[in-house]
Amino acid sequence: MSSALISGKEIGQEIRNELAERINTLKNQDIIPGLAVILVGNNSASKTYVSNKQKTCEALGMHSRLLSFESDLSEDELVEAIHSLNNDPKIHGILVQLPLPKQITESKVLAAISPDKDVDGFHPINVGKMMLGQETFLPCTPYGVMKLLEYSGIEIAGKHAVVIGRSHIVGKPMGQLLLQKDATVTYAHSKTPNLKEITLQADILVVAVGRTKMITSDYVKEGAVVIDVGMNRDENNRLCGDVDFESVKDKASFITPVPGGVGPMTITMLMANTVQSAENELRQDK
Ligand SMILES: Nc1nc2c(c(=O)[nH]1)N[C@@H](CN(C=O)c1ccc(C(=O)N[C@@H](CCC(=O)O)C(=O)O)cc1)CN2
Repeated sequence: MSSALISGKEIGQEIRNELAERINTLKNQDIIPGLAVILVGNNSASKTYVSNKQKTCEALGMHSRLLSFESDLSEDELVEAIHSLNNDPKIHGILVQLPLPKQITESKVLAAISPDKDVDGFHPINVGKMMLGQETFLPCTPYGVMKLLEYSGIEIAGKHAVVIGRSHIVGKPMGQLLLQKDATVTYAHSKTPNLKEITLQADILVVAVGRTKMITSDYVKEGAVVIDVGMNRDENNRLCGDVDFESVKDKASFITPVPGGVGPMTITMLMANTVQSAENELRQDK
């Protein structure tokens, strides 16, 4: 079987076109959605992601602000910067680029962001709402995966979804979102024995382990949908995922590439959450 490619580049563009219309409607009511991105330190991948977020904001006609700090910034200074953004009427979304330097406790910083501006969906209140299936900002990567499945016409209800990975920002919310769409969900992770036995049962396999090309065709059931959230560098420093694309592509029914699959959706859904936040503010003002 040869698989259909799920392009995050194309689906992301389609969603951004829809967002452009919502942004225009907001502008007609004198609201420009504004995103503040906080970068601490010099991590080169983080710098690239932050710059791409700013470029995407600009392309959509949104307001973007970058707060860039040296890596020795204290936790208190960071929290103070967040408090000031919480009170800034031009800013509808606040994002702290992860990972943070070691002296800063991630959970403390994320909890300082106002839940109303938490466009990453990482605040404990928003995580709780997501778990309860209430309306809230969804974490951008799993939200993007759900959109890839939806726009590709892939049925979720009644399917067995296996999520490999249990991080707070991808694995855990990913399983929840699939469960809310009536999939039967199994979580697997680095301590799961007999991983292959489990992945071979998956109709939908989402891989977020951070290990280069770990999932080869012998882990995949014929006709499965394979979503690769991994972002690694191979021995030639080329970007690649957790899935061995060349071996899996002839077995899967649908597959995401790396690059060009899940990655571009992360930024698109961040824009969607920021636009949603601006619309929420408008609703509250009425
Ligand atoms: N506060 C957050 N920090 C981090 C998040 C997040 O969602 N919120 N996710 C990742 C990094 N990330 C966004 O921040 C991100 C990663 C990758 C991509 C992407 O578009 N990847 C491209 C390839 C890009 C390249 O060439 O390097 C692709 O897959 O096609 C976007 C966003 C950790 N931190």
